Amino acid sequence: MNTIRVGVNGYGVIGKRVADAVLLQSDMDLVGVADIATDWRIKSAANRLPVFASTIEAQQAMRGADVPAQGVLDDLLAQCDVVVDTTPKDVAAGNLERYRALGVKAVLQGGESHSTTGHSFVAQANYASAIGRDSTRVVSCNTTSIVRILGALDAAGLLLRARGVLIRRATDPWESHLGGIMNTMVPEPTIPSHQGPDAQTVLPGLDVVTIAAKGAHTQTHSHYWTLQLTREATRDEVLDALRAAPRIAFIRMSDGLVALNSTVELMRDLGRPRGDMWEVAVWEDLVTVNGSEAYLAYQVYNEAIVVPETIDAIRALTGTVPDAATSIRLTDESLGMRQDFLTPAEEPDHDR
Ligand SMILES: NC(=O)c1ccc[n+]([C@@H]2O[C@H](COP(=O)([O-])OP(=O)(O)OC[C@H]3O[C@@H](n4cnc5c(N)ncnc54)[C@H](O)[C@@H]3O)[C@@H](O)[C@H]2O)c1
Repeated sequence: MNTIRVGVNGYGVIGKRVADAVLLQSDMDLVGVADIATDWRIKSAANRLPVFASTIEAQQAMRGADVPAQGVLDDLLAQCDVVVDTTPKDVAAGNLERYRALGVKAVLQGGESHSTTGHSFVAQANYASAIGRDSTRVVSCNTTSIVRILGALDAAGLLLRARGVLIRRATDPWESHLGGIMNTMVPEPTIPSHQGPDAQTVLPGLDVVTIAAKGAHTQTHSHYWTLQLTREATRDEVLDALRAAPRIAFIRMSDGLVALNSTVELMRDLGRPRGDMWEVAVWEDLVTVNGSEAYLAYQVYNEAIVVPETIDAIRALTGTVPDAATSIRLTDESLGMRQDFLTPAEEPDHDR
């Protein structure tokens, strides 16, 4: 298998996690990371990774701040097969033509619109259609979770339509001194909120409506769904459909995992890097089926969930791994992803 040379442009919440995940892949090399920041965020990276300045202005600023930049973005791109652009919303869209001109494949993130790349990615749903493309967009954290969960039920032939309420975190923890709401809830100004239609960019057949609001906390997102099934089903059938899909883990209230912060603390106790949870955590004991209606709730660790999808998107664009299942397995094993956090971890079966 060829080694894929990867660069990361934008070393923020998502970029730093993607860079660390790339380092764990035996079929990828991390060439370096680029940013315009000159403070602790990039200084801490420069101690362990090759750092590049994303702009000429940033190069000068890095010199002034004693950040040992190895060059500018074009110097990084010249050494890359794929760039993962994890800059803030709309910046990546402006970079795409530059990547194309240099023949570097690009993975963008959910802040960009679907039309920017014309392809939106969730590995379990549409890995194959990304193979050989010059770019794709890994959908946002909320949308990724929706596609994983509804896609699992759809694949099992169980889902007719889905209506969901999404409670979003106010801001990311690292920047909560700068903004974020307090002591209120803020509904998104339209119904449907954008996440349902966004999920349809990956799974066009989904009958899904989402309503979203921002909550006054920084502890991940949570979603609450009412699902119309295609037929009367048992609770076990719904659980089996979720178990059959990748990147979904069960948590239980009966284990004391009764709130968003409990799961966040569990991830820290498990020694996860940055306390990350890459899986969607479904409350198993809340899954309820009544005839042909099902109800469930799950937690989305917004800072981490798109990281495994991004790793798979890199493989899909380069075509080095032709099938989704193999790429998902490689990624999930490298990160140590789980279907249940409280049972002993299974040893990877390398013959599979
Ligand atoms: N934060 C999340 O929970 C989350 C989840 C899923 C997807 N996303 C998406 O991922 C993308 C990145 O979001 P984030 O939360 O990591 O942002 P962030 O603000 O944490 O990080 C962005 C980084 O890009 C750098 N940057 C700004 N302008 C730049 C430029 N012109 N060139 C190079 N670097 C530049 C910033 O200094 C910062 O380090 C967005 O599309 C966002 O919608 C974010």
